Amino acid sequence: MCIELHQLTLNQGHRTVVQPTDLHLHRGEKIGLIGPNGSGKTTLLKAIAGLHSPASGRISLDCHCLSGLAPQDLAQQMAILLQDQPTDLPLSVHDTIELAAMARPDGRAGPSVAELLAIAHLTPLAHTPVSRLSGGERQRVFLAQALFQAPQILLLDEPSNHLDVRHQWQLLQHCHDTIETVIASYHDFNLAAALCDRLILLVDGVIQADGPPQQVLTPANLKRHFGVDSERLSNDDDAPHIRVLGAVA
Ligand SMILES: Nc1ncnc2c1ncn2[C@@H]1O[C@H](COP(=O)(O)OP(=O)(O)OP(=O)(O)O)[C@@H](O)[C@H]1O
Repeated sequence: MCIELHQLTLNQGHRTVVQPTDLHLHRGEKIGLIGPNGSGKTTLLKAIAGLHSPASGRISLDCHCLSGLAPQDLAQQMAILLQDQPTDLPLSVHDTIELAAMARPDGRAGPSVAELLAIAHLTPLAHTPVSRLSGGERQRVFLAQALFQAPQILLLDEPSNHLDVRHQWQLLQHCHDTIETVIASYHDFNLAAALCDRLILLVDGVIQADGPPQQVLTPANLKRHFGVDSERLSNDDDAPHIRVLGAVA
């Protein structure tokens, strides 16, 4: 499986927010999308999920043009966790997770609702309406729902939102360990470096860097594109640890 972007251009209203982009995303990769606010990460993730139509260019999945795939066929391959989840769902935690059964291909092995409730530490809340949960608890429900879909490709838009530090590391590590291909946007450089083998730095809709974390998370890139001074606390080739010293004066 391979996702290919061919001269993909994405608009929001009349404004182009992702400039013509070519990109190959391969089976098995754990990809982190990083970039300042408004750089186009959400728009790009939604386009890959078939939720945002290209202004021009195209996206293909295993050589099939995404726009030609039926929504249910797409849902059988990928799940997406969006930033804005409904807060007023009249469903219980258990039933919200189970909703994803509709998108899970018949016969595909995957975790049970009970297993996911345990993994996300939601078992005591199984029968609580989602509308009565805290922001972090709700985020765990929708992560569990995406995992229940048992997708080959998992798209996550700022999945660490609202999660306490334990759940950021434990649940996101679980996603990266159990799903074949993960493409996720992150604002936390160290989480992205630890979880991903490839980082794509998007700035004003243009890819400015693409490679292993140690190549992308350089003090020069962080200064130029995020406006912060930083230093590396370790030179671990797999997962550089970044200390942000402050905003550039
Ligand atoms: N519904 C919309 N209508 C008009 N413009 C929009 C809409 N959604 C997003 N935009 C604009 O598109 C640009 C890209 O937004 P996008 O949400 O993709 O960025 P992002 O990198 O995910 O940002 P963040 O890190 O803040 O979540 C921004 O300038 C934003 O203001």
